[in-house]
Amino acid sequence: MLITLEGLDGSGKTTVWEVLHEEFSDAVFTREPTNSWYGEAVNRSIDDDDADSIAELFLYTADHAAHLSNTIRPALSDGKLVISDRYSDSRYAYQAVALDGHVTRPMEYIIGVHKPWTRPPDCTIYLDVDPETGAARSGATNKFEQAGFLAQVQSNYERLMDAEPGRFVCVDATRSPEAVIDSVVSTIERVIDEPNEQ
Ligand SMILES: Nc1ncnc2c1ncn2[C@@H]1O[C@H](COP(=O)(O)OP(=O)(O)OP(=O)(O)O)[C@@H](O)[C@H]1O
Ligand SMILES: Cc1cn([C@H]2C[C@H](O)[C@@H](COP(=O)(O)O)O2)c(=O)[nH]c1=O
Repeated sequence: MLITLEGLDGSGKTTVWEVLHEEFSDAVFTREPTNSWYGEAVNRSIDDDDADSIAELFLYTADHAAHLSNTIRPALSDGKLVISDRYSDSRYAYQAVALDGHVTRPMEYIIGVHKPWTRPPDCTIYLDVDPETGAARSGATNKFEQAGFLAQVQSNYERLMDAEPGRFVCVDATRSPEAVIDSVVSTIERVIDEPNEQ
């Protein structure tokens, strides 16, 4: 089973993901951008304010393809629970903003690029914070961590949740870290117990 954590920069995904290691010690923990050389290329692009948006989409997408073949599919074949800090929805939400004006209907375009070969998550936990909180918590250190940009990303995540309400679980991440972690842990326990209820 594949569970993904999504949300704006600063929503607390990494904080939760780290605690989940103790709660679900048999799971495979992974993230995008990955730690591979593909992920290093992505991180170079994140730090480049002048990076070409279409080139950046395909760097992220190449990293996702390698992530699937090297980590996700082998772990799922072994029957493992896989928990990923960011996954394909990050592309659908973030690069759809970055590609606005470059291609028509950018979110549909990006989903279309992934659809023939990706492996959709079984459940996606969305950590919900407002863009100002996300930007402030993240430190607003790169081009994505800006409240104006994150407001558009938030709208895209809301579109994705509206389109697939059965896959997403929205958690109020403006609460204390302990309260957020409790909600995420109980969501994962429920999804493991009742996989078809998602
Ligand atoms: N529920 C919370 N309340 C207040 N602060 C929090 C909460 N969760 C995390 N933080 C703090 O917010 C900052 C960002 O958290 P974290 O790195 O987990 O977010 P993230 O979603 O992984 O961000 P990014 O996508 O930018 O990597 C950290 O300083 C963390 O300690
Ligand atoms: C996977 C992915 C990420 N991003 C953005 C979101 C963040 O600003 C950075 C790096 O992610 P992190 O969780 O802060 O380490 O990249 C993106 O725009 N598109 C993606 O597919």
